[in-house]
Amino acid sequence: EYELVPVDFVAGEHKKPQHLQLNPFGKMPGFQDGDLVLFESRAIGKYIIRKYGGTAGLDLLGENSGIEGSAMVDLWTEVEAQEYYPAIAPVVFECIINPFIMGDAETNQSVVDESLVRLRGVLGIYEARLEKSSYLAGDSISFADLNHIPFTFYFMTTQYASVFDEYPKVKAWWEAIMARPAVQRVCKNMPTQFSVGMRAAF
Ligand SMILES: N[C@@H](CCC(=O)N[C@@H](CS)C(=O)NCC(=O)O)C(=O)O
Repeated sequence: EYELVPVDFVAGEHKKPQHLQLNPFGKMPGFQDGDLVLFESRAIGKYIIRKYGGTAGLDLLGENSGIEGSAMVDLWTEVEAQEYYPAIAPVVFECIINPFIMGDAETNQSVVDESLVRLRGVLGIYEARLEKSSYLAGDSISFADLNHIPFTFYFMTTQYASVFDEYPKVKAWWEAIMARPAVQRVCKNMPTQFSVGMRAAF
């Protein structure tokens, strides 16, 4: 059980003292569990798996596969943070987040084009990896795969979604992730229709 607390991004609530107590960098997200306060989404995710993930029957951090198994999860978790996210996020920011937050912000097409070149490079490496295993860290889903969900989900709502069609193994991997009932439950809470009118209600 958890409670999602909305933070009004458009009004800059993420820079105000109440949110800074959760995340001193004034960014989203912030997280609280009893007296424990965390920020950085991947650290939050790991904590939730370690504390509450034991009943799901999954080995998301690869800890049942020895040090080598955990190392593969760590490796692909780093790849997501250091290579994948910086390539895909600018497209999502330019096409969805900035226009939503700033109302009439124009898409900076050169940022999008440069990011798509970078993303294609990353996806080529993923394609080679996913020819060898069903998921990034091995043959079962892991924390590394799950970290790809938020930005890939939103990227797939942009006009550039077809980039993934160029990488059949990556496309199949993404579809397998999205087919999971737990992923569908989470994504149901992720709006895909953004409009200026919605900003007031967000
Ligand atoms: N590495 C951080 C990134 C946090 C981050 O950049 N959050 C963005 C939203 S996706 C944000 O709050 N940006 C507002 C700002 O930088 O002022 C994490 O994964 O939690």
